[in-house]
Amino acid sequence: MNKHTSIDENSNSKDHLVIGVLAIQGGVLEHINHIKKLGYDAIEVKKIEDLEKIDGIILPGGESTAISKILRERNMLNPLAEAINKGLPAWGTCAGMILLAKEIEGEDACHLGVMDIRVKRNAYGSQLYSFVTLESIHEVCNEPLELIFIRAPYIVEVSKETKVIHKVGENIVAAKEKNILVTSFHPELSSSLEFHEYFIEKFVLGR
Ligand SMILES: NC(=O)CC[C@H](N)C(=O)O
Repeated sequence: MNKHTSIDENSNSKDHLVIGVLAIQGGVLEHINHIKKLGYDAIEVKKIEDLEKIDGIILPGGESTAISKILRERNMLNPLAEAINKGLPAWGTCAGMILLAKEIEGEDACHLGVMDIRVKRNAYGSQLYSFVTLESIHEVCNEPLELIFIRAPYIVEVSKETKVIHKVGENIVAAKEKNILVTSFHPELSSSLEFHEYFIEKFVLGR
């Protein structure tokens, strides 16, 4: 990635980092606002060329099948998978986690297929089963965090490469593998910026 050559020297965003948020559907603005509140630059990623401008990408929640369909129509599915395979830091929240997974329970095909996990979609049932819970995730911060689940998936199987970051009950709801972070829940919908800071510090700056 050589986007640093085009960055304005006078830009006052921290470390000249640009975080892309896949802007096809779902919670795009909420992620952008969280990143900006931390003092970093955030842009919407809508086409292949946008991938050249970013240091990391967030795949937001929404409807994974719809997002995947549009990615394919825009010929972005393979270039995005390739960029992530080559090391672009990526964080998938909810539908974003489904897009990144190599296996989806009960379905034949995956979407980007870049993270060695098996996920179960709508694992908690219908919309009625959306819920919020307060949990401590020591890897991320010392204070308890509000975890917001909306028609959420969870991870049913991980590989040796995957590190489980958090479980709610028996279910894996946050994990990482190389340059990829996934969460079943929506940190962009809570007022805390901790998860966004964690992604930037550990995955984007720390790579
Ligand atoms: N909040 C969400 O992102 C829901 C994900 C959605 N249920 C899906 O299967 O894609």
